[in-house]
Amino acid sequence: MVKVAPSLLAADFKSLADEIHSVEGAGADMIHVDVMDGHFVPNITIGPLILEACQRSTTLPLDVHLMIEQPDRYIPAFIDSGADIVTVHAEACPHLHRTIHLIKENGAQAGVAINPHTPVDILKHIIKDIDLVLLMTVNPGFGGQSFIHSVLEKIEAVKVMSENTKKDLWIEVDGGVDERTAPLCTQAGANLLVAGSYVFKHTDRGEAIGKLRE
Ligand SMILES: O=C(CO)[C@@H](O)[C@H](O)COP(=O)(O)O
Ligand SMILES: [Co+2]
Repeated sequence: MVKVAPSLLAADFKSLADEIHSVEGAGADMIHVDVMDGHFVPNITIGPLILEACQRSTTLPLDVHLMIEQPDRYIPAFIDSGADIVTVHAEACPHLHRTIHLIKENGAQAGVAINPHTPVDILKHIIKDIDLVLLMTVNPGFGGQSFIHSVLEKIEAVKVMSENTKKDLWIEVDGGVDERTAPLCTQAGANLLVAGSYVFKHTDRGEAIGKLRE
């Protein structure tokens, strides 16, 4: 069953609670929260304070995507503020095994994200320890970018790795996901779709989420 996680980056932050209620009512399975630090990526977004306000606005799981350097410094704070899944970038973690176990020790599910150019081989010795692989289908930092089709073969490769080692793995795709690219991702093996612009800019958010899930 494919799940859909709308990315708050495309929401109207003036009315964040209303935006969260809107996608919750429209059938979202999780809320995807993009955390950016102005170092790992050029943009700056959300900290634990805003995450905590999101948690008070929904009963859906919060899927927190950390696009930050030295994430170990902030992982406990994000989990205290309501993160159910914490995903770190392999490119930002020299001690990835330690970081993953820090997430788990603090009581959240652990994910590893990789950029479009990063080979999936980097996951080989960590896949058994994690709950989720996030394949970036755009370069991280901004919403509203075009889907990078060359990532499809990486989704297929992670699906094979999952079948061989970790059958209940979330295979999440993030960036440029819409009604045209979602079927390509799910056919390749993705089971969790992040969509920001497509869901939040759609006139009927329920229809948008339904089309992605199809
Ligand atoms: O992590 C990111 C961007 O770095 C994503 O979560 C985007 O927020 C997805 O936005 P769309 O491409 O769907 O508009
Ligand atoms: Co994201």
